[in-house]
Amino acid sequence: MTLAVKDIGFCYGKKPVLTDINFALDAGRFHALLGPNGAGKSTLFGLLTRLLALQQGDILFAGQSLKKHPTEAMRKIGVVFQQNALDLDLTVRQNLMYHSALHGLSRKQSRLRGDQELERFGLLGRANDPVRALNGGHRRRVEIARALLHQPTLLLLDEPTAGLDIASRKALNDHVRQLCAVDKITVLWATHLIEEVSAQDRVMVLHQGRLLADGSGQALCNKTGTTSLAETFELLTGVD
Ligand SMILES: Nc1ncnc2c1ncn2[C@@H]1O[C@H](COP(=O)(O)OP(=O)(O)OP(=O)(O)O)[C@@H](O)[C@H]1O
Repeated sequence: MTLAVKDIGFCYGKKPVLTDINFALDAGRFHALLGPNGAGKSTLFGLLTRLLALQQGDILFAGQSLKKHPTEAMRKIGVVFQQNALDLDLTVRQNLMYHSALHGLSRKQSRLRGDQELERFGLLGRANDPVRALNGGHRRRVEIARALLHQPTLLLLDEPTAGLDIASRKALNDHVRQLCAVDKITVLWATHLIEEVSAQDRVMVLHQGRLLADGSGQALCNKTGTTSLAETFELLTGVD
């Protein structure tokens, strides 16, 4: 078992933005949290990462309440937020080493883990370059590498391809799918872009704060009698 969300509800002031959200992720699978702008994806991520305080319901990680055992749970979770958060003037390696140090790794371990992740993302050759010299797609790869330094079993990504061109978006999506396939990392990928989702993924459609559908992409098409996920999404949300 990985992450389970139970009866989550959330309001900003009096405005409800999440209502009755329930799901449990499958270990080692790619999950797409698919929803148009304003659906509530970032708010849900805020709750999963404890940036926002739970108002209603609970979040369980490996069966334990995030409210009661936050430290252990957060150790197993890696996060990539929507906004780029690397220091542009530090080198790629310095960014990673600083983050490893925050996780309590020694200098030697930090360098080792950073280089292992950079190699995985094809960026070891850029380790000594300032982040400013990298293109947007490579910066996002470094952010994912950074999120993996402490070897989490669950990776949360909130619209990680925002601002990237089509080729970079696809490359990043492919890289993260590799993490699932090879390393069995559980992934929750929030997006409003249907082309980032495949029929084999578990797809959770969020619209106006409610989970409208949850199942494999193929199963959702079958259930709604459509021939593509794009059609399913349009049918469910009215957004094309
Ligand atoms: N701090 C806030 N205060 C008040 N309302 C907010 C706040 N943050 C988000 N909202 C509102 O909550 C709703 C959900 O926003 P949220 O950012 O979670 O959606 P999203 O699916 O991540 O959309 P996007 O892809 O545009 O970021 C929206 O109507 C948004 O305007």
